[in-house]
Amino acid sequence: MLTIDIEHNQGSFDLVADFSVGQGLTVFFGPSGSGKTTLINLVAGLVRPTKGRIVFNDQVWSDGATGHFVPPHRRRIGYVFQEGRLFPHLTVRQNLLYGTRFVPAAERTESLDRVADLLGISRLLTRRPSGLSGGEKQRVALGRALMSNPRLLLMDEPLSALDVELKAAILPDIERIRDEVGIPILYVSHSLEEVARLATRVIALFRGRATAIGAPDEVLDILAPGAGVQPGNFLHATVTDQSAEDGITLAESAAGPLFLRKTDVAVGTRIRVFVPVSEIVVATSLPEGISTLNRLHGVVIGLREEGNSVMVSVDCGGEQMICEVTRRSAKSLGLATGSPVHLLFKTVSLASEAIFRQAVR
Ligand SMILES: Nc1ncnc2c1ncn2[C@@H]1O[C@H](COP(=O)(O)OP(=O)(O)OP(=O)(O)O)[C@@H](O)[C@H]1O
Repeated sequence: MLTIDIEHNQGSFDLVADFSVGQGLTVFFGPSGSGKTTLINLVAGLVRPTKGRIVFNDQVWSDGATGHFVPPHRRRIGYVFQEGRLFPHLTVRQNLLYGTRFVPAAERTESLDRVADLLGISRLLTRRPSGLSGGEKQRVALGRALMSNPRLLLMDEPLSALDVELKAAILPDIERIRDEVGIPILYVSHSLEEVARLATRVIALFRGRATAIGAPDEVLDILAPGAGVQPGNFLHATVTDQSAEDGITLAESAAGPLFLRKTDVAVGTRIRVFVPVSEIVVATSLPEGISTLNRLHGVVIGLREEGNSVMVSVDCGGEQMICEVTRRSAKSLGLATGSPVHLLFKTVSLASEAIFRQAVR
């Protein structure tokens, strides 16, 4: 458990944070300049907080009142930056082994073979960083962090320098680290897709304040208006079938069946799917002859005007969905609390790479 209760001042920027996080992957999410990297650096010990305490598993890392401060290399933290920052003159094997330098021999439980295997980099061990792709470099950086037997892993926008394909290839590695290595991960991102796919919990930062902490669905609901975040709904479901012929993954949610683009998620896996508000069509009767596969049935439980739009809350078998329609549509459909409605959204409008997959134990 990591407990942070600090105030930190740097120039004209003040950061105030007071929260605790445990196992799983915690995303620090917020706009540029909100203090995400500062917070990570405070945890890493690269920056000393002006006031307050940082405590990890009963070990005080930093205490402004007493001046007690554990230096970064004694915190046993793995740190992965935006660009790998590998040593160019060392091979991949040597870069990985470099991670072990502050770990006492008796405490080295991580083996090079296991880490290389986990990240699929065994065939790269004799290569030097200059001959690696961006994604491979990031995998080696992840491996080096793991080789330090970290008690906590910090990742500062580790995927932001990668293109879409490389990103998609490395996301499963991060999932495996989250689920198999079992150490808490603090992860900085402003990508909603990464939050949707990876986050166990989210801490929202805004102008140096941690404004919300919780599961992504709770936090992003609070954040959506005005935070530059695409508002949307998280639907929880279980994968029930894979149709190779139709190129579709089927899942069952409390709101009804979901049709997703074909993914590699195993049948039986619990998933969380992000459905952007802008992708949902509200209908009072089911239209005939249209291609839209996802058709949830629900009842309007609330309407809220927002500019020229009306945000419609719909209860679909216990899953609450928010949809956005124009004031004109809300009027012409006669939407009111209690109205039965159908919510339609296309399979192709759901980003399959942003689906959170719960670890199967
Ligand atoms: N060493 C420093 N001295 C003074 N101000 C700083 C220093 N480092 C960062 N800042 C300021 O602190 C604020 C928070 O910066 P930080 O890098 O933590 O934000 P961030 O949320 O990580 O942003 P981004 O997403 O752009 O990386 C910014 O206003 C930044 O200009």
